[in-house]
Formats: sequence, structure tokens, C-alpha cells
Amino acid sequence: MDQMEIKPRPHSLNGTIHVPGDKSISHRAIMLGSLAEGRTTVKRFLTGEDCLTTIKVFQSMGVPIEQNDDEVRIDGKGLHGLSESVTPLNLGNSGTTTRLLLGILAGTPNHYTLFGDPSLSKRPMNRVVDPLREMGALIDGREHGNLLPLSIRGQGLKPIHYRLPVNSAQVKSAILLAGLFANGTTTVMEPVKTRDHTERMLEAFGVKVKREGDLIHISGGQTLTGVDIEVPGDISSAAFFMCAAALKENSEITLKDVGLNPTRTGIVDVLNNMGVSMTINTTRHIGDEPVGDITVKGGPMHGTTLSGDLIPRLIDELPIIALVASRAEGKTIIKDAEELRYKETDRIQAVVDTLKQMGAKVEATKDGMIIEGSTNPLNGGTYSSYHDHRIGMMVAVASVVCEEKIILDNPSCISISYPNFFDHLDALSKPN
Ligand SMILES: O=C(O)C1=C[C@@H](OP(=O)(O)O)[C@@H](O)[C@H](O)C1
Ligand SMILES: C=C(OP(=O)(O)O)C(=O)O
Repeated sequence: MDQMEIKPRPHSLNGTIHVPGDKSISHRAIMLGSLAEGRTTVKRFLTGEDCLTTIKVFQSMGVPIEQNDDEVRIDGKGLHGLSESVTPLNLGNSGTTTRLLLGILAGTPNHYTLFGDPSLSKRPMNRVVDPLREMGALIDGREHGNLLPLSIRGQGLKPIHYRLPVNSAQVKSAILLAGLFANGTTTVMEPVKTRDHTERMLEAFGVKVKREGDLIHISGGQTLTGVDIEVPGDISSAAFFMCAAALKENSEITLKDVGLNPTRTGIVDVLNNMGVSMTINTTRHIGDEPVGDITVKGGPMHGTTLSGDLIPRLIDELPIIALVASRAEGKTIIKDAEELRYKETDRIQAVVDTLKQMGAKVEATKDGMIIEGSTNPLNGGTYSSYHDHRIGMMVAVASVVCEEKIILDNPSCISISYPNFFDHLDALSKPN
């Protein structure tokens, strides 16, 4: 079995790194670039498995895409230029690719079959299938179209006015992308704001997106024009090292050129609330996305409560935040985060079981967890990544506060979002 030994890291973390490009933005660059007229270039593209899946899927629908390391060139086929794929589309492990793609295929009058790996095949798709059917797409699959494999036949769509029943940027984006193909104006209402990279990038491609309070309107039939995109560093990847540094006394690390879109910076707010010493410097905008440098120092921390509107702003960071909370003084309560149960694995259960095995005091609740912090050393041993990149990275970061070695099962899943994660961990935690 794929296993890795991770030795305890007794040294503080010091140094400067550039985390890889943002996963959400990299996916969207390929998708919008494929639907655009003309050429799109992408710099600092995330070469993680999920984003490579997005490239492969669009290539198999006839889009010329050339990838050289983290630079990508897409010769867009226009809104109606995707061809039928001879083979079923393999979505691997990527929820974002699957759900956003369904939005695009809903308006493409071809037939497609979509399948994924065992984890993706358990994740609910009815959250996008229901509104897309309402717009006119024909979709079927296991559990009446809730689970992959799915087949979809797109056609001319009618616009809808849709209130998001879950706080999900993937669902919002799928509907907005389908809205490009509808004969009229589609409106999405999001009661709680989620990441808005789709809206920002559509505007960069020349599409008019009207935002009015919690409503987002998009009119069908607009042309996307190819652009040059530079992807900011992924704050969800940066979070692992922000937390690693926070956990270890005398650490001081800087993460350069990280995306600071306010719909993604919940991690900064939480670490601030926990008393972590940090400086954030917004240095520039790349396109419409703010970018800057984050410096974090290690030291004592205290517990906090995470709930409500904050949750979508740090949804993917909750596993690593839970590890930090297990080392903070007092209690941390995470609630309103039931969505964690529908990720690559049930992340509430996976985090609670892992932290318990490490010796932490933590209990799962229906929509989150309650963590009682302590500074006792964590237990080493053999841990599962649950085939979930974010759980795997959480376990690896625990090595900075663990006095025994850790064996991590299936560490290779980490390349889903952070292919050079261990190089960065080694670089930051080497002896000074
Ligand atoms: O839109 C996106 O790029 C993403 C949205 C979030 O999922 P949900 O929309 O399901 O919350 C997040 O967890 C995922 O990693 C990426
Ligand atoms: C949930 C995630 O991704 P996706 O939904 O795209 O699989 C993630 O990256 O943590």
C-alpha cells in the first residue's frame, strides 16, 4: 500500500514560499477559456490532479489546450463549439469539475456520460441536477440522477430564478454557466455569500454579471472573449502552512502572492480570533482578484466559535483549523458546517476520528465538532488520509507538534490540490 513515514519536526518553521495556484480559479480558467472566442493563456495554473482532470475533459470535447508545467494555452471554441466525446468523461476525484461542467453541458445539445472515482461517485449531484432539469436539461443516473455515473443531453435552456438551498459556490456556478445558454436572464439568490471567482472571471471574459444584494443575474447568449489570466496562490493550500507556523513556537513564515478574495479569507479571521500573530499585505490585483503576502508567527492560541456566514469562507480549511484548535487553550466550537460531510470523505467524521487517535479531546456533532484544546504531545502511529487530500495534509502538519513518527496511508492523494506539499513542508521545517 502507498504509505509514507513522517518524522517528528522538532524545529520551528521559518522561510518564504509561493504556494501553488488557486484550484477554484484554475478550473474556471480552463472552462471559460474553452467557451471563449480566441486564445486564453493561463500562468501559475495549478497542476494538481483535479485541474489536470478539467484539462483532459475539455480536450476530449475538442478544445485545443496545451499545458506546459504551470502555463496553459487554450484556443477557445466559443459558447457553442464543444463536440461530443466518443468516450465517457472521467471526472476523477473532482467535485468542482463535475458540477460546473454539468452547468455547461446542460446548454450544449450533445449527449455525454460522466463518471468518477469511488469518492466522487458517492457525492450528491442532485443539488445541480435539480435546477438544471428545471432549466430544461435531460439528466439521468443512479438514484434518479443524484449519483455518478450520469448521462446528460443538453438543449436550449429556459432561464430560472433560483434560491440556493445549500451554501455552495459549485451550485451557484453551475447555474450561472447554464444561464449563459438560456434565452433570457437567469437569477441566483445566495442567502450566504460563497466564493465568487466565477462571477469575477466571467466579467474578465467580457460577460455582464449584475450583482444586486444577494441576487446575481446573468443573461444568456453573451460572448466570452479570450484573456490572459494569472492565477493567485491558493489560500486553501496556504492555510496548511499558516496553521503549521501558528502551532509551533518561534516560527515565522511568509507566503507570497496568495489570493485574498474576501470570500476566501475566513482562515485569516479565525487565526486572528485565536490570537495568532499575523500580517497581511495586499500587494496587487491580478485581474479582479486581490493578492498579497501573509506572514504568520507561532505562539499560544485560544479557542473560538466558527459558525454562520464564516463557514463558506473557510469550508476547505476546517480540517486544519480543527487540528490547530486541538492545541489551543479552551474550547472551539464549529457549527453550521454539515456540508463537510459531503466532501471527498465525511470530513467531520474523518477529522474527529483522526484527532481522537492523536489523543485530542473532540466530539462530532451533526453539523460540526466541539474541540477541547490541550498542549499535551500528540500520539504518533498509522493514520489514514481517507483518500482525501485535505485530511492527508492535516495529518502531515500534525508532525510539527508530534514527538513520535507518523505513518500516513495513501499520501499520494495530496497531489489532488498540492503536488509539492512535502517539498514545502520540508523547506519550512528544516533546522535553521
Ligand atoms: O467552487 C469551488 O471551486 C469550490 C467550492 C467549494 O465547494 P461547495 O460549492 O460544494 O461548497 C469547495 O469546497 C471546493 O473545494 C471548491
Ligand atoms: C472539496 C474539495 O474539492 P471538490 O469539491 O472540487 O472535490 C476540496 O478541494 O477540498
